[in-house]
Amino acid sequence: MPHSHSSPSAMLKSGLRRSMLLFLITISIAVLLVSGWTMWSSWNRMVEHGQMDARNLSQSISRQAEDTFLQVDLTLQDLRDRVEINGMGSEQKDYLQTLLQSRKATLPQLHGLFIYDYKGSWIVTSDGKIPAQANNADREYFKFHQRNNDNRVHIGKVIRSRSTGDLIIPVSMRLNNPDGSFHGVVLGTIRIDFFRQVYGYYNLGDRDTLSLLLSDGTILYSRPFDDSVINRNMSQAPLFSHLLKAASSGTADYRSTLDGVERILGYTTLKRYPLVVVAGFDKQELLKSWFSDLLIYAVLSAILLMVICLLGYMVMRHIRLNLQNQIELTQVRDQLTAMNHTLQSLALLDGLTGLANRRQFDLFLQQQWKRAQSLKQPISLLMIDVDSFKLFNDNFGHQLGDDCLRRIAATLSNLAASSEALVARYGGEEFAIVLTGQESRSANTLAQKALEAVQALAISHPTSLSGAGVVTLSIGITTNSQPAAGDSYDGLITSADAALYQAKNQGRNRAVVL
Ligand SMILES: Nc1nc2c(ncn2[C@@H]2O[C@H](COP(=O)(O)OP(=O)(O)OP(=O)(O)O)[C@@H](O)[C@H]2O)c(=O)[nH]1
Repeated sequence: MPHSHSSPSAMLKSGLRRSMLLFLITISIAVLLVSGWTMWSSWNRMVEHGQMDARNLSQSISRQAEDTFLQVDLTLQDLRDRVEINGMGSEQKDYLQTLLQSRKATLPQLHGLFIYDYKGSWIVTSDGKIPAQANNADREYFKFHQRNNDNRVHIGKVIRSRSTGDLIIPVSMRLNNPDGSFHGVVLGTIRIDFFRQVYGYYNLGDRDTLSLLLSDGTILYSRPFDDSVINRNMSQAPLFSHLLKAASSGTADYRSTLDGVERILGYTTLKRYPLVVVAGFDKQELLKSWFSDLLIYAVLSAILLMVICLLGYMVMRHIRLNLQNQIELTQVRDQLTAMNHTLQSLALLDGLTGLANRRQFDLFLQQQWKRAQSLKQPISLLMIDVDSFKLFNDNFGHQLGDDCLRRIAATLSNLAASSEALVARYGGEEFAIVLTGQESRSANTLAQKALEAVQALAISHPTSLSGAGVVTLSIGITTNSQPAAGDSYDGLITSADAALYQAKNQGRNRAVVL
């Protein structure tokens, strides 16, 4: 129905739909925000844990590195003290060799122990072999001790052993003559393979790193990279360019210059030695494990969102159907009411004249009779009959007969309009007027007016037995000035009929009161 778009129900419907939609959008945004916030904070927690783990790991391997170098340091100190007391002449060589051999055997990190004289010549080695013409005066550590009268241990960059070809870290100490002049060097070499092995024990991801560096940024060993990164200088990396200048240990988060992988780093500087250890966790791997942890949560959130939307859709559908039903019911009700009105009027009105029909007349008379009884008021009835109407029909035909009845009906209706009266078509060419609350005089007056008004219509009727030449009425009047309780109104009708009969008999076109 076109008017339903602007009806209150339709407005209510669109209002409800809008509220429901707003509710759904709000809930969806809330679920997304809560999920987003939860995921974001869980990622931050994951990164924090990663940083803590990296730092703890770097501290743990720094202690291990410290122990590794301290053991070699103490061994070298002991050897230095013995050489400085007993010298390294040919009579000492056997003793020193045995000593070096047994010391090496106790320390798994050691590749070898060596003693060189002030010219760099090999004096004693832990494995007893001395290559012909061997001279280590060209080594960086030898030159260092030659130049620096310092009794502390020196840790050099990674070199390849001249005795075995292995990659080694040289740890060395200067030997002095009693006068303090340079006497030679005692050297302990640590196998890179030792760190490879130790760092291999840690259960780490493929791209997680563990690195040992000199504090000038030189890589000594770094897993999982191959040996080509050894001795590479990292002094330009943020760790050495500023982080280590600010604190001896900490965490950082940056992209490696070695392989471009972003890592969470934990770093620690060793207390006794110029060394730095770094543990790095692959951030992408962390992201993956965070994501797999959160996957179930994300799936559940998505399901929750879908369920909310589905429920919302169902509720909206329900509301729509409900309102649709209501609208349809209202329409049906309106139609029924309209039909009832039509039926009612059809049931109570006369189709030809539009006056009250016989049924309404009966109902009205019954009702007014009771009212008059209880209020002790007068009630009058006028029975009206068109004179010689059969002849009128015979002369002019039924259609004009109908017109005539309609005009008489309209005239009677106009006359009664001012008084509390009901004008009805009693049947055929007979009319009736019920008049309540008025004396019989009023009924007579009304009857006289009706006689005059219909005659004044001047509807030609030359054959009428009234002799008026026009259509006239005969009226029977009766009035019951105070109907007694228990009386029936049938008496009123009988009496009015009798009066009408008399009016006809007395020559028509008149009113008779009984
Ligand atoms: N045109 C028309 N005629 C009607 C209608 N209802 C009744 N009549 C006619 O009214 C006439 C009534 O005739 P009668 O009852 O013999 O009485 P009358 O001819 O009026 O004679 P009196 O009553 O004695 O004056 C009949 O011929 C009916 O056919 C109607 O609705 N239309």
